[in-house]
Parts: sequence; C-alpha cells; structure tokens
Amino acid sequence: MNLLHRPAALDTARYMSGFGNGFETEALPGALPVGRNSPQRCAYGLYAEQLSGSPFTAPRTSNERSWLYRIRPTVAHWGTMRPADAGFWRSAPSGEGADVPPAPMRWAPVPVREGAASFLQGIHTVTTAGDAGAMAGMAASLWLCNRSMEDEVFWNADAEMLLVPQDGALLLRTEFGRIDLSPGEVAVIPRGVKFAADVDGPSRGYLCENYGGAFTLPERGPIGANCLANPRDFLCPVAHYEDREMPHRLVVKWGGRLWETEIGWSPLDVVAWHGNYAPYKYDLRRFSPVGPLLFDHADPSIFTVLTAPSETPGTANIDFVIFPDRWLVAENTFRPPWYHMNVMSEFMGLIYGQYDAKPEGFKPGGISLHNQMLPHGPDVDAFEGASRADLKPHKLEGTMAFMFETRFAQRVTDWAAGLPQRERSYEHYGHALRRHFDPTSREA
Ligand SMILES: O=C(O)Cc1cc(O)ccc1O
Ligand SMILES: [Fe+2]
Repeated sequence: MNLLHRPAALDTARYMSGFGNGFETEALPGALPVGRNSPQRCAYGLYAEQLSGSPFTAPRTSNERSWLYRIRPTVAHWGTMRPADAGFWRSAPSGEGADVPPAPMRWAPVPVREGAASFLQGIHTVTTAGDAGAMAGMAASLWLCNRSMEDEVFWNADAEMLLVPQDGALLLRTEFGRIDLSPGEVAVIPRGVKFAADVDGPSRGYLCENYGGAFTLPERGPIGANCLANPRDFLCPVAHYEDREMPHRLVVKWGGRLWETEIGWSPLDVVAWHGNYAPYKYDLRRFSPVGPLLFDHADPSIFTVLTAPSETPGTANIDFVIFPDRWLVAENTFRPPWYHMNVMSEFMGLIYGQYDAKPEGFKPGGISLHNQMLPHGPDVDAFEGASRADLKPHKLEGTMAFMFETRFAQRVTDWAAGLPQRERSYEHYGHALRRHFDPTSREA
C-alpha cells in the first residue's frame, strides 16, 4: 500500500510532522509575533491567548501549552450556558453498570441510525472508568453519525479525545487547523481544543476520552531510538481560520455534563498559533511492530502506540495498543494471545480484518470487554487451530484490532448493556474448550 497517496478530494488539510514538537504556523503572513508571545498590539488586530494543557509548572518533558492568535478571545464567546441534551453520552462515575454481572462481554457492530445525527449527537458511551472530576480514568464510546456539525462547535473540558474511525471518514475542523481522518488513522484532540466534525456519509468509530494526563509515546527501553510509533509520523495541522460572522451553537462538556450557548461567529477563528499543545493524527499502518523472533508470545505492551501515564510508574491511566499486520515466526509456541486475567481492564475494537484470538466471532466495528481480573483468551476454534498449526512463518495480513487498556474497572452503560447487539452467549465461550488432559500420555 502506498501510504503517501491521498485522494485529491481529501487533500483539504496540510500538516507539520513530529510528536510533541514546538510548532509555529500562520495562515496570514506575519500573524505570529516574533520572539515574544504577547506584544502590546498583535498583527491584524488579533487577540493573543494561551491554552495550557499542563500546569504552568509541569516539568519540561510534560509541559504543554500553545499560544493562539485569534479574531476574538475565547472569553468573548461566553453566553449564559444552558444544560444541553447529552443523549447517550456518559461520564465516570455514571452510576450505571453496577448491577451488570462480571463476565467477558462482546457486541456485534452497532449500525449508524436512520435519523440525521452529528458526531456530537452520535456519541454513545459503552464504558466509563475512574472519575472525570478527579482527572483519572476514561470513557469508551462509539460515534454513530451521518451529518456534519456545520455551525455547531464543541470542546471537552473533561477529557482529551482519542478518535479511532472504523467506517467512513471525518473532516475535523479544529481551532488549530483541519485534520482529515479515515479508518486506519487515529486523531487526538487535546482537552479544551474546540472543533467541529464533518462527514460526507455515515461514519462510525470508537472514542476514548482520557480524563487523566495527556497521551504520550511510550518509552522504547532497549529497543532504542526507532520502531513502534515513530515521532515523525504524527501530524499536526497548519493554521487555518474561519472568519464567519453567523450564529453558531457552542457546546462544552464540563463536569460530566453538556452545556450550550449561542454566539454570532465561528470560534474556529485562530489565524496563527505556536506551541506544543495541539491536535494531531497518526496512521496506524506506520507502526513498526517489534516482537518475539524465536519463541513465546510477548505481552501486548509491545504494541503500545500511545500511553497516558498515571502517577504510578508503569501503571497507565490508559494504554492505546494495536494489533497490526505482522509476521508470526515463533517456534514451538502457541502463537495467539494466551489465556489470562489482567489487573488492567481491556476494551477492544476491530477496525478491519480478523483478530487471531477470535477469528470468527469478533467483527469489524464490534466491541469486546475483558474487565479487570476477568478471565479470557482464545476461543475454541482459535485454540484447536493454533495448537495443531504447522508453525511456518505466517503473516497476519489486512488486520487492525486495538485495545483501550486502563488501570480502572470499566462500568458498562445502560445503553450498552441493553443493546440487541450484545452477544449474551459470549459469557460462555470458555465452556466450549474441551478437556484434553490424559495422565497416561505425555504427548498431547
Ligand atoms: O486479550 C486480548 O485479546 C488482548 C491481548 C493480546 C495479547 O496478544 C496478549 C494479551 C492480551 O490481553
Ligand atoms: Fe487480554
């Protein structure tokens, strides 16, 4: 596949490359002040505004802020906020899910509804974990939408948002510029960044709201300076502004609820910006996997694309892990995931292809949830097949599963628990695994 090829119709966005770089970009020449942040008067009559994603005093490696030069400051956007309908969007702690019995859970793909829904209206939360107010934990949702947000602009004060499109593309119009996003790519919108999402047909995807500190790249340790997700493949948009003086609906998620107000212009009015706090996208097919070259199945942490650390070293608030195309070469090894229980809880989705632990039952667009300390592993077909397979080098191709793995137990929402797509029988897939034990025969 030629990753550099991009259909002309999608070529609406331009990017700067590098994870966490300090970028500078201007849509009008000279809009950025030189050598200072806040001159007495900004060029073109713009307002200067700082957006701080970390405490002012955070260590240099995790200090995140950007300076935005905009037509109106954000404080001018303020009207009296009214509660807005959050639909099926939930935040932790939601109070839902406490009565759902602990079990492995799975859902078939949920179709995009008939009626017109925007990205914002189409967010349906599946699990919540931790506590948004305590800035710890996450929520996993699906978006199911088929109309553009147009004159509706949103920002999330509760969470950073990781978008994983599965079916249909999105155009993200953000304060920092435009991002086009298709299945196979992911985007991160930092907490507090305003955006609108446009579509040109039905769009479905997985949304991870990160209530904690920002996603970053995992350490590579002995792997060295290259492979896994390489920093140069992360793309930030160049500045692009809207100068549209017409009514807009401004929606904020704050304190676990949605609030709205009207303003008379587009708040996506940033003409220039500089800094290291900005939305970005990444093509998952650029991930360079590293894995076991001789025997055994390594922990899935080798496939971590992004990690949102907690205060405890090695204990992520969220790890975003993928299972991309790769060669399986391990000798005398049961190659699929092993049977296990995990102190972290595992929300999985499938963007395309087949997942080796559940080759038939887990469908693209579906969900599985293997919660904190609940047992799971290959289904009977995967076990029987992999136990007897001829262990030639084998390539897993055309596949992209992913996992949102969090230190917190995930509570299932009422919406997800009641879905007709919930596969109740999945709780019992382990029963099909037959007894093979024979004390008289060492060669099984
Ligand atoms: O449970 C899963 O399917 C995800 C997973 C994959 C793997 O290769 C090892 C551990 C793990 O949790
Ligand atoms: Fe697992």
